[in-house]
Amino acid sequence: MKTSFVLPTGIEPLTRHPNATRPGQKIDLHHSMCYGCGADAEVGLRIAVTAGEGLTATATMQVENWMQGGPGVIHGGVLSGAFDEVMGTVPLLLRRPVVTGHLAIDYAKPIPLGSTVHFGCEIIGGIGRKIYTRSYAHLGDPDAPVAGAHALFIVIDLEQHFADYRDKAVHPS
Ligand SMILES: CCCCCCCC/C=C\CCCCCCCC(=O)SCCNC(=O)CCNC(=O)[C@H](O)C(C)(C)COP(=O)(O)OP(=O)(O)OC[C@H]1O[C@@H](n2cnc3c(N)ncnc32)[C@H](O)[C@@H]1OP(=O)(O)O
Repeated sequence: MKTSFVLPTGIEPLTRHPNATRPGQKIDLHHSMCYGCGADAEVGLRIAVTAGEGLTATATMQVENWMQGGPGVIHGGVLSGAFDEVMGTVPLLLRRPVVTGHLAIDYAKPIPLGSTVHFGCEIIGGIGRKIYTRSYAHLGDPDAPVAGAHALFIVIDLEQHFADYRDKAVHPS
């Protein structure tokens, strides 16, 4: 798939944390009000990410009518959010909390409403606090991707990063 995302030189391999979610199990360490994965979010993508071998994962998302952009197809921003969620979850296999620094999406085919989008994702490696990932999406045939993505995530200190915002957090009612 065509992309203009350029990986820097000097990326080093990273190692799965010994206590990481085991292959085949859902990576489930986030909160229930998250737009990307939360079951209690008022509006959300409700993406479930499953750990794979090594630093890989898979995920699925149902394309619902509210996600419409062009007539009958998913909005590009929704798909972008889905890639952000999937790729942002995989660094949990390193047991390192991250936020997105840079996200690049390659849209190859329209994705119809009513589809199930399947995602594959892997961590490419890292440089210091920077973690590079890639992902692709298909509608059932992994050899026929409909979109791809790359992202740079930055490792954060979770408490410090959200310290000024926690009083605005919403909780399940
Ligand atoms: C949604 C909630 C997420 C919660 C996470 C909880 C833990 C995980 C749990 C469960 C996972 C769930 C899955 C979530 C998935 C969704 C993730 C999102 O959507 S996150 C929201 C969007 N992203 C932001 O809001 C970041 C806003 N930006 C910032 O806060 C800062 O800019 C930050 C932390 C990214 C970097 O700031 P600095 O001051 O700590 O560090 P500096 O020095 O600026 O950057 C570090 C290195 O990264 C490079 N860098 C930073 N941004 C870059 C960019 N856009 N392009 C290229 N390089 C960049 C810099 O050049 C620097 O590189 P050199 O070390 O000098 O080599």
